[in-house]
Amino acid sequence: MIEFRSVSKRYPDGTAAVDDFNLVLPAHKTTVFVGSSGCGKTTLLRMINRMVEPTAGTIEIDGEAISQRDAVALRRSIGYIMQNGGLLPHQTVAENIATVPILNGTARRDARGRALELLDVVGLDRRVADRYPHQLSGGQQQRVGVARGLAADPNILLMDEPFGAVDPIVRAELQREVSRLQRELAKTVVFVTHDIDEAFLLGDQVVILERGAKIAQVGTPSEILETPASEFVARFVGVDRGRRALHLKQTAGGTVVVDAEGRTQGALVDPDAPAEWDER
Ligand SMILES: Nc1ncnc2c1ncn2[C@@H]1O[C@H](COP(=O)(O)OP(=O)(O)OP(=O)(O)O)[C@@H](O)[C@H]1O
Repeated sequence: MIEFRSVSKRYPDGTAAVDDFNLVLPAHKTTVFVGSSGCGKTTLLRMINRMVEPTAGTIEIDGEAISQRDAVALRRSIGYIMQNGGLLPHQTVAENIATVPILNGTARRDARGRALELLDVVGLDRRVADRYPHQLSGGQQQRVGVARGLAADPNILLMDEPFGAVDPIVRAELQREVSRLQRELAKTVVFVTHDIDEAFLLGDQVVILERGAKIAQVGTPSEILETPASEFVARFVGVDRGRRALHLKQTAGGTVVVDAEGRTQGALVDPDAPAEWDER
Protein backbone atom coordinates (compact mmCIF):
# COMPACT_ATOMS: atom_id res chain seq x y z
CA MET A 1 0.00 0.00 0.00
CA ILE A 2 1.19 3.50 -0.84
CA GLU A 3 -0.09 6.44 1.15
CA PHE A 4 0.23 10.16 0.42
CA ARG A 5 -0.26 12.33 3.52
CA SER A 6 -0.64 16.07 3.01
CA VAL A 7 1.92 16.00 0.20
CA SER A 8 2.82 19.20 -1.61
CA LYS A 9 5.40 19.98 -4.25
CA ARG A 10 6.44 23.48 -5.12
CA TYR A 11 9.18 23.69 -7.76
CA PRO A 12 11.99 26.21 -7.23
CA ASP A 13 10.41 28.62 -9.75
CA GLY A 14 7.30 28.80 -7.52
CA THR A 15 5.03 26.43 -9.49
CA ALA A 16 2.71 24.66 -7.03
CA ALA A 17 2.47 21.35 -8.92
CA VAL A 18 0.88 19.42 -6.03
CA ASP A 19 -0.99 21.04 -3.17
CA ASP A 20 -1.88 19.08 -0.02
CA PHE A 21 -2.53 15.72 -1.66
CA ASN A 22 -3.95 12.83 0.40
CA LEU A 23 -4.63 9.37 -0.98
CA VAL A 24 -4.25 5.65 -0.27
CA LEU A 25 -3.24 3.45 -3.20
CA PRO A 26 -4.18 -0.15 -2.32
CA ALA A 27 -1.67 -2.96 -2.80
CA HIS A 28 -2.01 -5.31 -5.78
CA LYS A 29 -4.39 -2.91 -7.53
CA THR A 30 -3.99 -0.43 -10.35
CA THR A 31 -4.50 3.22 -9.49
CA VAL A 32 -4.72 5.57 -12.46
CA PHE A 33 -4.03 9.30 -12.20
CA VAL A 34 -5.89 11.01 -15.02
CA GLY A 35 -6.16 14.70 -15.83
CA SER A 36 -5.21 17.30 -18.37
CA SER A 37 -1.70 18.42 -19.16
CA GLY A 38 0.13 20.10 -16.28
CA CYS A 39 -2.25 19.03 -13.51
CA GLY A 40 0.58 17.34 -11.60
CA LYS A 41 0.27 13.65 -12.54
CA THR A 42 3.94 13.07 -13.33
CA THR A 43 5.03 14.96 -10.23
CA LEU A 44 2.84 12.67 -8.07
CA LEU A 45 4.26 9.58 -9.76
CA ARG A 46 7.89 10.65 -9.46
CA MET A 47 7.53 11.44 -5.78
CA ILE A 48 6.80 7.74 -5.15
CA ASN A 49 10.32 6.70 -6.19
CA ARG A 50 11.95 9.93 -5.02
CA MET A 51 12.89 11.18 -8.47
CA VAL A 52 11.10 14.28 -7.16
CA GLU A 53 11.19 15.18 -3.44
CA PRO A 54 8.05 16.68 -1.89
CA THR A 55 8.33 20.10 -0.26
CA ALA A 56 5.83 19.07 2.44
CA GLY A 57 4.09 15.96 3.71
CA THR A 58 5.06 12.29 3.73
CA ILE A 59 4.68 9.31 1.43
CA GLU A 60 4.63 5.87 2.99
CA ILE A 61 5.03 2.46 1.45
CA ASP A 62 3.57 -0.28 3.65
CA GLY A 63 3.63 2.08 6.61
CA GLU A 64 7.25 3.21 6.20
CA ALA A 65 8.08 6.78 5.19
CA ILE A 66 10.09 6.64 1.96
CA SER A 67 12.15 9.64 3.09
CA GLN A 68 13.77 7.21 5.55
CA ARG A 69 14.85 4.85 2.77
CA ASP A 70 18.01 5.14 0.70
CA ALA A 71 16.82 6.97 -2.42
CA VAL A 72 18.88 4.93 -4.92
CA ALA A 73 17.90 1.58 -3.40
CA LEU A 74 14.27 2.68 -3.30
CA ARG A 75 14.34 3.71 -6.97
CA ARG A 76 15.84 0.40 -8.04
CA SER A 77 13.20 -1.52 -6.11
CA ILE A 78 10.36 0.16 -8.01
CA GLY A 79 9.69 -0.46 -11.71
CA TYR A 80 9.42 2.68 -13.81
CA ILE A 81 8.07 2.67 -17.36
CA MET A 82 7.91 5.87 -19.37
CA GLN A 83 6.46 7.08 -22.62
CA ASN A 84 9.23 6.28 -25.09
CA GLY A 85 10.25 3.12 -23.25
CA GLY A 86 13.28 4.99 -21.91
CA LEU A 87 15.60 2.47 -23.56
CA LEU A 88 19.33 3.11 -23.81
CA PRO A 89 20.04 3.31 -27.57
CA HIS A 90 23.53 1.76 -27.50
CA GLN A 91 22.53 -1.29 -25.50
CA THR A 92 20.81 -4.36 -26.85
CA VAL A 93 17.30 -5.29 -25.79
CA ALA A 94 18.61 -7.93 -23.36
CA GLU A 95 21.15 -5.48 -21.90
CA ASN A 96 18.46 -2.86 -21.47
CA ILE A 97 16.22 -5.28 -19.59
CA ALA A 98 19.10 -6.56 -17.43
CA THR A 99 20.40 -3.12 -16.37
CA VAL A 100 18.75 -2.84 -12.96
CA PRO A 101 19.22 -6.50 -11.91
CA ILE A 102 22.95 -6.18 -12.74
CA LEU A 103 23.16 -2.94 -10.73
CA ASN A 104 21.50 -4.85 -7.90
CA GLY A 105 24.23 -7.49 -8.05
CA THR A 106 22.68 -10.24 -10.20
CA ALA A 107 25.31 -12.18 -12.20
CA ARG A 108 25.32 -11.23 -15.90
CA ARG A 109 24.43 -14.68 -17.14
CA ASP A 110 21.49 -14.98 -14.73
CA ALA A 111 20.31 -11.49 -15.65
CA ARG A 112 20.35 -12.42 -19.34
CA GLY A 113 18.38 -15.59 -18.65
CA ARG A 114 15.81 -13.55 -16.77
CA ALA A 115 15.71 -10.98 -19.58
CA LEU A 116 14.86 -13.75 -22.07
CA GLU A 117 12.07 -15.00 -19.80
CA LEU A 118 10.71 -11.47 -19.55
CA LEU A 119 10.56 -11.25 -23.34
CA ASP A 120 8.16 -14.21 -23.18
CA VAL A 121 6.16 -12.50 -20.44
CA VAL A 122 5.61 -9.35 -22.51
CA GLY A 123 4.87 -11.31 -25.67
CA LEU A 124 8.08 -10.67 -27.64
CA ASP A 125 10.09 -13.20 -29.63
CA ARG A 126 13.37 -14.05 -27.89
CA ARG A 127 15.16 -13.33 -31.18
CA VAL A 128 14.85 -9.58 -30.49
CA ALA A 129 17.17 -9.95 -27.47
CA ASP A 130 20.31 -8.97 -29.37
CA ARG A 131 18.78 -6.18 -31.42
CA TYR A 132 19.16 -2.49 -30.61
CA PRO A 133 16.11 -0.36 -29.75
CA HIS A 134 16.11 1.45 -33.13
CA GLN A 135 15.68 -1.93 -34.84
CA LEU A 136 12.29 -2.40 -33.14
CA SER A 137 8.85 -0.91 -33.83
CA GLY A 138 7.41 1.61 -31.37
CA GLY A 139 5.09 -1.02 -29.89
CA GLN A 140 7.94 -3.52 -29.51
CA GLN A 141 10.08 -0.87 -27.80
CA GLN A 142 7.24 -0.20 -25.39
CA ARG A 143 7.01 -3.93 -24.58
CA VAL A 144 10.75 -3.95 -23.88
CA GLY A 145 10.14 -0.95 -21.60
CA VAL A 146 7.56 -2.98 -19.69
CA ALA A 147 9.96 -5.96 -19.47
CA ARG A 148 12.62 -3.58 -18.16
CA GLY A 149 10.22 -2.25 -15.54
CA LEU A 150 9.49 -5.81 -14.41
CA ALA A 151 13.12 -6.99 -14.42
CA ALA A 152 13.91 -6.48 -10.75
CA ASP A 153 10.59 -8.13 -9.85
CA PRO A 154 9.34 -4.99 -8.12
CA ASN A 155 6.18 -4.93 -6.02
CA ILE A 156 5.41 -1.48 -7.35
CA LEU A 157 5.27 -0.46 -10.99
CA LEU A 158 5.04 3.18 -12.05
CA MET A 159 3.84 3.80 -15.61
CA ASP A 160 3.97 7.33 -17.00
CA GLU A 161 1.85 7.65 -20.18
CA PRO A 162 3.53 4.46 -21.41
CA PHE A 163 1.43 4.18 -24.56
CA GLY A 164 1.26 7.84 -25.48
CA ALA A 165 3.60 7.56 -28.44
CA VAL A 166 2.16 4.56 -30.29
CA ASP A 167 -0.69 4.36 -32.80
CA PRO A 168 -4.22 3.52 -31.58
CA ILE A 169 -4.17 -0.11 -32.71
CA VAL A 170 -0.86 -0.90 -31.02
CA ARG A 171 -2.04 1.09 -28.03
CA ALA A 172 -5.15 -1.08 -27.66
CA GLU A 173 -2.99 -4.20 -27.95
CA LEU A 174 -0.59 -2.95 -25.25
CA GLN A 175 -3.51 -2.02 -22.98
CA ARG A 176 -4.88 -5.56 -23.27
CA GLU A 177 -1.43 -6.93 -22.53
CA VAL A 178 -1.04 -4.77 -19.41
CA SER A 179 -4.48 -5.92 -18.18
CA ARG A 180 -3.40 -9.52 -18.66
CA LEU A 181 -0.08 -8.95 -16.88
CA GLN A 182 -1.85 -7.23 -14.04
CA ARG A 183 -4.21 -10.19 -13.59
CA GLU A 184 -1.26 -12.60 -13.59
CA LEU A 185 1.31 -10.64 -11.57
CA ALA A 186 -0.91 -8.57 -9.23
CA LYS A 187 1.61 -5.73 -8.80
CA THR A 188 0.71 -2.43 -7.20
CA VAL A 189 0.53 -0.31 -10.34
CA VAL A 190 0.38 3.48 -10.54
CA PHE A 191 -0.49 4.58 -14.05
CA VAL A 192 -0.56 8.12 -15.43
CA THR A 193 -2.59 9.08 -18.49
CA HIS A 194 -4.61 11.96 -19.88
CA ASP A 195 -6.91 9.48 -21.65
CA ILE A 196 -10.08 8.77 -19.66
CA ASP A 197 -10.89 5.64 -21.70
CA GLU A 198 -7.47 4.21 -20.86
CA ALA A 199 -8.02 5.13 -17.20
CA PHE A 200 -11.38 3.31 -17.09
CA LEU A 201 -9.98 0.30 -18.92
CA LEU A 202 -6.97 -0.23 -16.66
CA GLY A 203 -7.85 1.33 -13.31
CA ASP A 204 -9.25 -0.44 -10.28
CA GLN A 205 -9.10 2.99 -8.66
CA VAL A 206 -9.31 6.05 -10.91
CA VAL A 207 -8.24 9.47 -9.62
CA ILE A 208 -9.44 12.43 -11.66
CA LEU A 209 -7.20 15.42 -11.08
CA GLU A 210 -7.50 19.14 -11.59
CA ARG A 211 -4.64 21.64 -11.60
CA GLY A 212 -2.43 21.43 -8.52
CA ALA A 213 -3.25 17.69 -8.32
CA LYS A 214 -6.54 18.56 -6.65
CA ILE A 215 -8.69 15.41 -6.52
CA ALA A 216 -11.92 16.00 -8.44
CA GLN A 217 -13.06 12.43 -7.78
CA VAL A 218 -11.64 9.08 -6.78
CA GLY A 219 -13.47 5.81 -7.27
CA THR A 220 -13.92 2.75 -9.42
CA PRO A 221 -14.76 3.38 -13.08
CA SER A 222 -18.37 2.35 -12.37
CA GLU A 223 -18.69 4.70 -9.40
CA ILE A 224 -17.36 7.63 -11.40
CA LEU A 225 -19.55 6.94 -14.43
CA GLU A 226 -22.65 6.29 -12.35
CA THR A 227 -22.21 9.20 -9.92
CA PRO A 228 -19.88 11.92 -11.21
CA ALA A 229 -18.98 14.12 -8.22
CA SER A 230 -19.23 17.41 -10.10
CA GLU A 231 -19.98 19.09 -13.38
CA PHE A 232 -16.22 19.07 -14.06
CA VAL A 233 -16.04 15.27 -13.68
CA ALA A 234 -19.18 14.70 -15.76
CA ARG A 235 -17.67 16.79 -18.55
CA PHE A 236 -14.25 15.18 -18.23
CA VAL A 237 -15.59 11.63 -18.49
CA GLY A 238 -18.10 12.63 -21.17
CA VAL A 239 -21.13 10.83 -19.69
CA ASP A 240 -23.39 12.87 -21.92
CA ARG A 241 -21.72 12.40 -25.28
CA GLY A 242 -20.35 9.92 -27.84
CA ARG A 243 -20.08 6.27 -26.86
CA ARG A 244 -21.22 6.97 -23.31
CA ALA A 245 -24.49 8.76 -24.11
CA LEU A 246 -26.57 5.64 -24.53
CA HIS A 247 -30.27 5.34 -25.19
CA LEU A 248 -32.68 2.54 -25.92
CA LYS A 249 -34.16 1.77 -29.31
CA GLN A 250 -36.98 -0.66 -30.01
CA THR A 251 -36.40 -2.94 -32.98
CA ALA A 252 -38.33 -5.86 -34.44
CA GLY A 253 -35.89 -8.21 -32.69
CA GLY A 254 -36.06 -6.55 -29.26
CA THR A 255 -34.59 -3.57 -27.40
CA VAL A 256 -31.07 -2.46 -28.31
CA VAL A 257 -28.73 0.14 -26.80
CA VAL A 258 -27.57 2.89 -29.15
CA ASP A 259 -24.85 5.55 -28.64
CA ALA A 260 -25.01 9.26 -29.46
CA GLU A 261 -23.73 8.59 -32.98
CA GLY A 262 -26.58 6.15 -33.58
CA ARG A 263 -24.35 3.07 -33.47
CA THR A 264 -25.84 0.00 -31.84
CA GLN A 265 -23.66 -1.01 -28.90
CA GLY A 266 -25.56 -4.06 -27.68
CA ALA A 267 -28.90 -5.52 -26.75
CA LEU A 268 -30.93 -5.02 -23.59
CA VAL A 269 -31.14 -8.39 -21.82
CA ASP A 270 -32.42 -9.69 -18.52
CA PRO A 271 -29.28 -10.83 -16.66
CA ASP A 272 -31.30 -13.44 -14.72
CA ALA A 273 -32.85 -15.03 -17.77
CA PRO A 274 -31.07 -18.20 -18.97
CA ALA A 275 -28.96 -17.64 -22.07
CA GLU A 276 -30.54 -19.00 -25.21
CA TRP A 277 -27.96 -21.75 -25.64
CA ASP A 278 -28.76 -23.02 -22.11
CA GLU A 279 -32.37 -23.67 -23.01
CA ARG A 280 -32.93 -27.26 -23.80
N1 LIG B 1 11.14 20.72 -12.90
C1 LIG B 1 10.12 21.58 -12.90
N2 LIG B 1 10.32 22.89 -12.62
C2 LIG B 1 9.29 23.76 -12.59
N3 LIG B 1 8.01 23.44 -12.85
C3 LIG B 1 7.76 22.14 -13.14
C4 LIG B 1 8.79 21.16 -13.19
N4 LIG B 1 8.22 19.98 -13.52
C5 LIG B 1 6.91 20.22 -13.67
N5 LIG B 1 6.62 21.52 -13.45
C6 LIG B 1 5.30 22.17 -13.48
O1 LIG B 1 4.47 21.55 -12.51
C7 LIG B 1 3.14 21.40 -13.01
C8 LIG B 1 2.76 19.93 -13.00
O2 LIG B 1 3.60 19.24 -13.92
P1 LIG B 1 3.49 17.66 -14.18
O3 LIG B 1 4.54 17.29 -15.17
O4 LIG B 1 3.48 16.97 -12.89
O5 LIG B 1 2.03 17.57 -14.82
P2 LIG B 1 1.37 16.43 -15.70
O6 LIG B 1 -0.04 16.38 -15.26
O7 LIG B 1 2.16 15.19 -15.61
O8 LIG B 1 1.46 17.05 -17.15
P3 LIG B 1 1.67 16.32 -18.58
O9 LIG B 1 0.47 15.46 -18.79
O10 LIG B 1 1.75 17.48 -19.52
O11 LIG B 1 2.95 15.54 -18.46
C9 LIG B 1 3.14 22.03 -14.39
O12 LIG B 1 2.70 23.35 -14.25
C10 LIG B 1 4.60 21.98 -14.80
O13 LIG B 1 4.91 23.03 -15.69
